[in-house]
Amino acid sequence: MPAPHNPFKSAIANGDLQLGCWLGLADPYIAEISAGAGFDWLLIDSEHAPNDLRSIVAQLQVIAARNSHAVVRPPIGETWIIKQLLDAGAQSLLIPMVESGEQAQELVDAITYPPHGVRGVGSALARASDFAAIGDYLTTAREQICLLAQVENQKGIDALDDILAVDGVNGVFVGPSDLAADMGFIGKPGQSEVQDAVLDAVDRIVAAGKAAGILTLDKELQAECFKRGARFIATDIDVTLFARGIRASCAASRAHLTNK
Ligand SMILES: O=C(O)C(=O)C[C@H](O)[C@@H](O)CO
Repeated sequence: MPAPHNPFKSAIANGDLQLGCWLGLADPYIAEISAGAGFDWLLIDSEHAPNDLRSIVAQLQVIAARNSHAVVRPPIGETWIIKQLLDAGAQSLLIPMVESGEQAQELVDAITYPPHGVRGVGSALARASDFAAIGDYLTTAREQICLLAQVENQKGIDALDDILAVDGVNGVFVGPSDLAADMGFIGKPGQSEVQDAVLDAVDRIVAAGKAAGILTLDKELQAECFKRGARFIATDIDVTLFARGIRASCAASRAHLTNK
């Protein structure tokens, strides 16, 4: 029996839109609710959210039971973290701060078993192999792993062609927030210079035949990126949805009861 099919990897390779939501509340309840909301993919963030391996596993488990696909972002693209996430059952990884072709190749090596890569062999213990129930996991897993590189500073933009040239990088995600900061516009991802850089990167990623992705709440930027061929587009953040919603609801209730 082979490793589970990765529908997200297939979809972005086919140029099908994959609509995503960022999960930063780091809770399986939120992951379960979000997985039933209709998103094609959910980003479990352990770079900017208080996720650890156990909380990531709990979210992987609930998402697996729904018709959505989990993409996991580690805090950094180090081999040992990637090994743990893959064994935990993550099949799609979004690696932050990729700045060179060499770094991208190291990431490909980290998701690949020897002799062509350096991923440690632990499938006998791993959720990824259904705890060794998937007999052909070791020889079929690599094909179902989706590696997404994040380009989100000037170094990454300058090295984008080298990153795109690395076989095994399935897609490149452009990070507007960090790119804005590195361009000198911290907190202003909507700055025209940043938007131009983002859209130019999307054009280059698409032209290279790789999947382009982004997270933005800006509806116009979402539409422009989709128009230019971006296909894994995260349009919502659970933290933002909840925080804005609960604050607005509280204010409305207080106004309603006190006529203010
Ligand atoms: O740089 C970006 O934009 C991203 O990588 C997404 C952010 O990390 C996310 O936390 C939203 O601001």
